[in-house]
Amino acid sequence: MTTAKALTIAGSDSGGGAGIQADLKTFQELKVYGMSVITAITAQNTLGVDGVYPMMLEAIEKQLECIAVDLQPDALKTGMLFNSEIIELVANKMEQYKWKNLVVDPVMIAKGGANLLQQEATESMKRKLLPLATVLTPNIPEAEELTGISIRNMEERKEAAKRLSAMGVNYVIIKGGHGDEKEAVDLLFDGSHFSSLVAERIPTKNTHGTGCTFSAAITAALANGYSINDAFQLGKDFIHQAIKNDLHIGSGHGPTNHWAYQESKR
Ligand SMILES: Nc1ncnc2c1ncn2[C@@H]1O[C@H](COP(=O)(O)OP(=O)(O)OP(=O)(O)O)[C@@H](O)[C@H]1O
Ligand SMILES: Cc1ncc(COP(=O)(O)O)c(N)n1
Repeated sequence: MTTAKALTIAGSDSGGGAGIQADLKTFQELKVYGMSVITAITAQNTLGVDGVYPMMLEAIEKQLECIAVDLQPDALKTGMLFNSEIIELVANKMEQYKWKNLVVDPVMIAKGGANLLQQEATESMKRKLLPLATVLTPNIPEAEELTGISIRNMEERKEAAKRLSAMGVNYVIIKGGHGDEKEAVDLLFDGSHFSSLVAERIPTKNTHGTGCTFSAAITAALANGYSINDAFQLGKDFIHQAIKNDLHIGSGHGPTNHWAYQESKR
């Protein structure tokens, strides 16, 4: 029985709630062997981001090469990529290695407001990375930035999903955490049909790293051979338990509970 392997290509969150730390915790909880390529170091906690230090391109390239020669991922995700140079390096390496099952979480702004993607990098992400993505998981502000349309209702979410699909993404999931509905509604578009997953919106400020955790759970599911619909369901279930079972850590936007899903299965 082979062990599924998943790779996260993302930033480091010293606070442990988002970035590669959230991704590796999620992979582990879903019994997938997790590996990481660090794109940037951030000094952050639940109150916000105090420093962003992008890695040298050579350091990112070497990390990717070491994975490619020995540890082929069954699925992988991108999180914080920060600038065009890093996006283009990652996209070029993805094409060279022919890695499949890429989940792109288009991280742009941290919950506390810090920029995690330089404004000029949006075009590189659209042109170079989105065509390689199996799944794209924007939140509503990220979908607005990538499509240039404002999203105030479900119809506009559907229009944004169609436009993102037309950029070459196989499956688009527009997350509903930033929505104003009574429930947290996530919308999946497969290029022709829409489906959605709905859960109670939990009244909490402790949602640091929810998008990272959600996309990491989907990545782990794809690494384990799940269909996109089953991976979407697993991601939703995982993050819902993670938010619902609050750890009350830190005095700002606290992290989610990465072991809650497995505990809920017992
Ligand atoms: N308060 C909440 N209650 C229930 N589910 C939530 C809540 N907030 C977010 N979610 C769910 O969490 C997942 C991530 O969505 P969200 O919109 O928070 O992503 P995000 O903004 O990219 O997260 P982050 O930027 O913190 O990484 C989605 O499945 C969403 O429905
Ligand atoms: C390294 C890193 N990657 C992603 C996020 C987004 O998480 P959030 O939107 O919850 O701040 C973050 N804060 N830090």
